[in-house]
Amino acid sequence: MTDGALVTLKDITKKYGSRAVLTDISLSIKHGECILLRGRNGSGKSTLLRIVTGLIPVTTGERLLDNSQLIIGYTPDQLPRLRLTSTEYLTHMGRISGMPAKELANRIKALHAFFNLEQSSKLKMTHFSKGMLQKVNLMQATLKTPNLLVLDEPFSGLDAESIQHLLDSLKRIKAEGTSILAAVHDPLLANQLEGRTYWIRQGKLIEEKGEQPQNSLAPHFELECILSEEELSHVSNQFPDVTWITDEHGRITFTILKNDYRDFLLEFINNDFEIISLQRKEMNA
Ligand SMILES: Nc1ncnc2c1ncn2[C@@H]1O[C@H](COP(=O)(O)OP(=O)(O)OP(=O)(O)O)[C@@H](O)[C@H]1O
Repeated sequence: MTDGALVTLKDITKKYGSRAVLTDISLSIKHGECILLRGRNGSGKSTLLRIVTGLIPVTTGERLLDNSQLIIGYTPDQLPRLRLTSTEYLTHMGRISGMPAKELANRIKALHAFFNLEQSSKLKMTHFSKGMLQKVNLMQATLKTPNLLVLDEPFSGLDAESIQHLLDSLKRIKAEGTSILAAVHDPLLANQLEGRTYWIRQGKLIEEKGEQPQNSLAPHFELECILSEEELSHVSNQFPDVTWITDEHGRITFTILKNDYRDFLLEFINNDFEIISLQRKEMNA
């Protein structure tokens, strides 16, 4: 019935109120595979991840599991800075999931070593950097070695060093046989995880086909600016493949692939939108 897949979604539709965010989505996640989810802001990536984890119900369609013992680890897009040490937080989470005390303590120690956080295990998370918090987020999701790890924007807000470390950690987790489903904003990071890529466009799930291998090293651009809601909506409607994040000061950073670069810049110039910075990004494999 599930074709050997860990999780199978069949003709899923998800509505919030009367508004359909996802329509007729079918997807199967097999043992050991990595699936990357892309799409513009608000396209429904987090919604789909939560459906896969079983955190929210579907409106119509079916979510089938390979077996009832399946362990799914989930990292939401942000972990709050709690007034707990990472050990205290992970102990709390492990107890909730029913792990025996000794096994839990050993696992927490091993995870601190795996993620290179041994030095900080007694520090309150209020003092943690974003990168350290993101690691704790992953540690929480891997307390019980998961069959499937579901990640919501795991690299968001991290500096280059933390990104590289997290990438290495994810590659190791993947090599140990855990399947990964991740919403990844940055196209180059998505390429580094080497998986099947799907886009959510207008509520539909579309598999990316025929990606040229040399594109994995192609540059992309990050453009930082401040736009009104109306301007942002105008730009995002024109360029459906361009994604963006907004920081706490309202600054918007767009990620633009080479194909869109020229037209995107012309749109900015023609509309007299103000650019704060523009950077060419490239990442070595
Ligand atoms: N609980 C909810 N109730 C009502 N609407 C919701 C709810 N959660 C999400 N939405 C709406 O559903 C749409 C998809 O949201 P979702 O968070 O899944 O998108 P996303 O692709 O993850 O966005 P982003 O890249 O900005 O994180 C958005 O328009 C959002 O406002």
